[in-house]
Amino acid sequence: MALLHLLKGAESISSLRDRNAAAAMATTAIVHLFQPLTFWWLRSETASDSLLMVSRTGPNGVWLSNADKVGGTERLARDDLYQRHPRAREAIESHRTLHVPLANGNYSVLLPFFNPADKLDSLLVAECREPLNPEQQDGIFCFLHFYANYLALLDYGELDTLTGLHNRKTFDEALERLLACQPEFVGPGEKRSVDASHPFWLAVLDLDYFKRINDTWGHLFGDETLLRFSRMLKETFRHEDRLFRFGGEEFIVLVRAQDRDHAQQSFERFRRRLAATEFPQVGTVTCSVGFTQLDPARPAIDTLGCADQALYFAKANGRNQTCNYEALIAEGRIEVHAPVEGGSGLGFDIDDYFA
Ligand SMILES: Nc1nc2c(ncn2[C@@H]2O[C@H](COP(=O)(O)OP(=O)(O)OP(=O)(O)O)[C@@H](O)[C@H]2O)c(=O)[nH]1
Repeated sequence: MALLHLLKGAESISSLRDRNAAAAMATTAIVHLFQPLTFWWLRSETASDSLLMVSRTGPNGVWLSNADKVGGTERLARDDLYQRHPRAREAIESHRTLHVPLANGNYSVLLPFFNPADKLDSLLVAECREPLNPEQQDGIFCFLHFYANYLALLDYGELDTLTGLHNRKTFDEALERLLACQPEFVGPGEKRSVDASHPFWLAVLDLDYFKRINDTWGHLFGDETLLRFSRMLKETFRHEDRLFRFGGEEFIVLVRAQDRDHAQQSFERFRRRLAATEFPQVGTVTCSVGFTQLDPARPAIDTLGCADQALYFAKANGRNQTCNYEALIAEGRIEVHAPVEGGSGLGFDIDDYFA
């Protein structure tokens, strides 16, 4: 019966494109298989040594990390994990499931799962009344394997092949979700508190004189520059921030910040770091940034248009700077952005729009 439940979970997940819904479904299927008293599901991520807490039991039920919400994810540094579960290191290093007897008669189960390249994919940490039997362990391994393949397929359609950032196709969906900003939760009821008091900010970042890099050094160095730029984005912004390659040498960053100054500081931190970095062969690379506040009352297409208007101003006034749309309006330096008639989606080319 338990295996049938797993199969049903896999069937449901395979029809989904929403990662949060899939993670919720996967959590339910795994938990149903071995009925733990407490449960953590950690997944490793390529860009970080920390582990993403996909889901865990909390005081009010199961909590699900909400990867699509700014501020909705939880990560655990490996050192913290090893401090809280000293045998986790042994389980990972030996590639073995450990059942550690506890003083209360239960077992602490540490189940690592590795991908075909022998890299840690997931670690389950659970307290159970009984050790897992071989059938349960095999069921979990098969399911985690299926889930990893499913995520890889999603990535293939949603990630930019050069930089690994989210591609433009996923951007409008993410923006619509942030504008709607409905917290999503699973399980019997625990709510993760999302700090709704901090607004979202959308920045468009565009490399300066990128054509010159291609023309001088060739497209391979151009591509390498885009790759390094993207890596720096990932390193500089927080895990919760959302990064997209919008197209060509244009990128979008969505952050949550308490006010305009804090948002400006986060974009400026990146811009300054970029300008201070020597790229191999190419030398100094700079970017211009235009940003605006996300306003649920403003259609997504206009939000993007406002940020791009600020970017356009930054480009026309010296480049290598960060400009805020609302500040430029208040200072009378640009006109109020004219809303796009009938435009609710984002199916337009940002460069054509401002040509
Ligand atoms: N190597 C490489 N070049 C790209 C890619 N996508 C777009 N480009 C190039 O990026 C360049 C963008 O040039 P422009 O739009 O003129 O902008 P710019 O030279 O950065 O000038 P400003 O934005 O005004 O500072 C074009 O030469 C494109 O061919 C890519 O994936 N790889």
